[in-house]
Amino acid sequence: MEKNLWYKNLVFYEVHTRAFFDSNNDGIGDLRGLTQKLDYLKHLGVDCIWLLPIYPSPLKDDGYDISDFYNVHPDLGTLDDFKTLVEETHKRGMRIIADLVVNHTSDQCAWFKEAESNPDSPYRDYYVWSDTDQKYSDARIIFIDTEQSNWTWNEKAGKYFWHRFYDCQPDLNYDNPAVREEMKSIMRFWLDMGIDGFRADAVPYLIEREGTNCENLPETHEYLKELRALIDRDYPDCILLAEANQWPQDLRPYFGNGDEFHMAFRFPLMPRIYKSIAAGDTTSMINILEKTPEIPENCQWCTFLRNHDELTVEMVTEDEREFLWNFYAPEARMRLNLGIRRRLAPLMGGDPYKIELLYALLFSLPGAPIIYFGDEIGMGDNIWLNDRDGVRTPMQWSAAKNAGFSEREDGRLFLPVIDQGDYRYQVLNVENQMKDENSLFNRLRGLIALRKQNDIFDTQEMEFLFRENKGLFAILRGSRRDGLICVHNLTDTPQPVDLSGFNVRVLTQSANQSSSYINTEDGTLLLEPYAYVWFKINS
Ligand SMILES: OC[C@H]1O[C@H](O[C@H]2O[C@H](CO)[C@@H](O)[C@H](O)[C@H]2O)[C@H](O)[C@@H](O)[C@@H]1O
Ligand SMILES: [Ca+2]
Repeated sequence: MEKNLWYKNLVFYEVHTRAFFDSNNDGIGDLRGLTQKLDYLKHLGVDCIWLLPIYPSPLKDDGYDISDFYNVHPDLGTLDDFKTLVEETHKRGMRIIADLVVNHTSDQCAWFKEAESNPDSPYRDYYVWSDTDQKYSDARIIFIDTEQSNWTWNEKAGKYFWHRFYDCQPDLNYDNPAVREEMKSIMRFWLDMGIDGFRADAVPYLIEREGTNCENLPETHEYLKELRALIDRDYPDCILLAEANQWPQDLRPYFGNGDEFHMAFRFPLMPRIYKSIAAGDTTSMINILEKTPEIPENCQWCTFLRNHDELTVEMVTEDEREFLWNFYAPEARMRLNLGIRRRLAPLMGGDPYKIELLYALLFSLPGAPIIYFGDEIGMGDNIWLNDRDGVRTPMQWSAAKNAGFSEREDGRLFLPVIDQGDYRYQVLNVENQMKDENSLFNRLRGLIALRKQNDIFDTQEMEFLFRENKGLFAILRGSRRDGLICVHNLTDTPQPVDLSGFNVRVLTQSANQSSSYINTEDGTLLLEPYAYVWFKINS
């Protein structure tokens, strides 16, 4: 593989530094703590770490409200700690990317403070102001549970300012050349410290135009291409990963002609994986995969099951949303905005076979998979915490005090550990799972290793098999001569799989597949409920 296409078959890991490991026992995870745990990530098979925002922030949106783009939040450490983290990550042969919050700042950012109080300041035009709150009325509200409008009145300025997220997150004005340059300086600042790229936050919303929904505008793509040009020119081994929660036809343009983003999260697929396993019917998942246009050769999808936000059900039909809500969020508290604030394991009813099945399915698909911290051990959630905090509780390292996350004596952590129920840290923790060869952690680790041994996963090639059986998700990766067949049963009943046309051997299978015996009479495999088998075709 060409040097600068390293991202095509990586395993990513999303880390919330604040929640990962506390090195100085103040109850808050930090950069030094994360550095101490790099060997753990290496052992799991992680290739690239994505850091949630680590910048100074009043934390009204857990760091996505940045008050200083050129520093590290004092809770998390210093710029030197950051440099050490990058160096230590690289020493272990891993990569690291950071969050780039392009769309907005905090209202506590010095730029906004100056902008609101001084009409003559160059920072005034860093933001989007109006005398009325009626402009751009076709733009939807994203945080519908808290925001009534995308405009908020600012007393000091005597004007409304524009914000697509919380009213403490004023949008930057990308019609201003100074803002366009500022974001490039921010990129250079962090890239010069050796990081391998950015996950770019909320990219569809950069520019507003009357009469549009202010998403995915041509002017926005034009600017994003400028950011890519900067990378290609000065940091050619680095990547940009797009967070654009959009329908396939609107998501595809973020790759441009291979000249915009290197990668994009595969948002349209994710909720449909959950729908498929709930309904025991893979139709919606297969349909969306088929509907998604091809992507350029130098680009790659980033596939995922969960992340730090609510499980978004924005980009599904109303019927699909109702189905997902009824199935996965029966209690009102589980819903947030247009989403579900729960982690993977509770969504799967704590069933380790279903969790492993979904990972196998994810790993079988084209794209580089990403694991959300804690999901590799099946951590639980706490829906009673504020906003999305319930899926961001401290990492459960061991049965020791504070889940081994922090030695803070009085137990006052940035968020409480999960210490009740099936997911309590006393039972569910890294230490226990590392000792058990059949744990979710070790099963996942095995799958990751296997994926890395097979170059076929670098490609986009995929053919659906056995489509007449809607309970199966079966794909051929590579050629019928020497490729792989990955078969997953998303139903609660055994499913026959007719392999008579193929000469195959088992590569791996789920722990609940009692045998992978193929009947020699008719070439049929009986796939157990929620089981999977991956085969290698004998060439
Ligand atoms: O910085 C503001 C937010 O940006 C990302 O938001 C995305 O998540 C939203 C759901 O929480 C989703 O509805 C939206 O389409 C996305 O842009 C970021 O991941 C959030 O944590 C952050 O609040
Ligand atoms: Ca700390």
